[in-house]
Amino acid sequence: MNNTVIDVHNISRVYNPDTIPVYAVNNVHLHLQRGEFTALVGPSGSGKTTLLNMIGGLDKPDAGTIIINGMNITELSPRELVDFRLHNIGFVFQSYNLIPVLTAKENVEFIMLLQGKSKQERDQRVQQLFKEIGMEDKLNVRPAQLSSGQQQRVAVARALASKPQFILADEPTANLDSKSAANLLDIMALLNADENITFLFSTHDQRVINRARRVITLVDGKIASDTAAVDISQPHKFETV
Ligand SMILES: Nc1ncnc2c1ncn2[C@@H]1O[C@H](COP(=O)(O)OP(=O)(O)OP(=O)(O)O)[C@@H](O)[C@H]1O
Repeated sequence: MNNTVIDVHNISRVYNPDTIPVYAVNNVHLHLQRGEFTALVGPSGSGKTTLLNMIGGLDKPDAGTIIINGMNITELSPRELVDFRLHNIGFVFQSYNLIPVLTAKENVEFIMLLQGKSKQERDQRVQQLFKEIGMEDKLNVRPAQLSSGQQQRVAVARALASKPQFILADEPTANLDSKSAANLLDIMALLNADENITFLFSTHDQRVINRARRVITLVDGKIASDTAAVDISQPHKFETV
């Protein structure tokens, strides 16, 4: 069985090509296998967000191809991409991006509604996810009544609601205190182990980097190093902190 989930072939993204070109991502080649728990690191401006956005189908490369689970997403129309993202990719952003007028449960349920899932399926998945993020008592609370760490946990549950192939997380702990950041990493690792979800997350936080099984370093839009500590194809298991 082919376990490659993300297959990136020589992609580049150049901003301002006609004035002062910025090679945000420069000829990057990358494979991620199912079950990986991988950190994308590098100095500010090294191209982490640009790369994540292209892998997530939010932006298109100027050159190269991105194959997700056997599908060449660089050939999809904008409409096909929306549908592909909905069924295959979960996103977690630095700023949570929860919908303020919806409850925590409704925020998580929303994407399943778009997917046309039945009420029974939605309820089951919501119960399971809120148990996994340790927030079964916060189902009907709005984001404003939750701490930053709790909001980000809901954002992770929302990203997982549709049972995506993988989760892309852009600086998921950037706005969290160290206890909440550690807690979020515990939850992401638990979900990685329990559901074999592949995680690729960008970070500047050394404590988060220490928890990754593989660390890919970008410098000036190129991969400067790619180190795997252990067998990256196995679900992540480590002591909680
Ligand atoms: N929309 C844009 N237009 C022009 N240049 C851009 C645009 N977005 C990003 N860039 C440039 O592309 C390069 C890579 O930016 P990117 O945001 O991907 O880096 P990053 O590693 O995620 O940075 P940070 O860690 O600060 O979030 C930078 O030089 C940035 O200034």
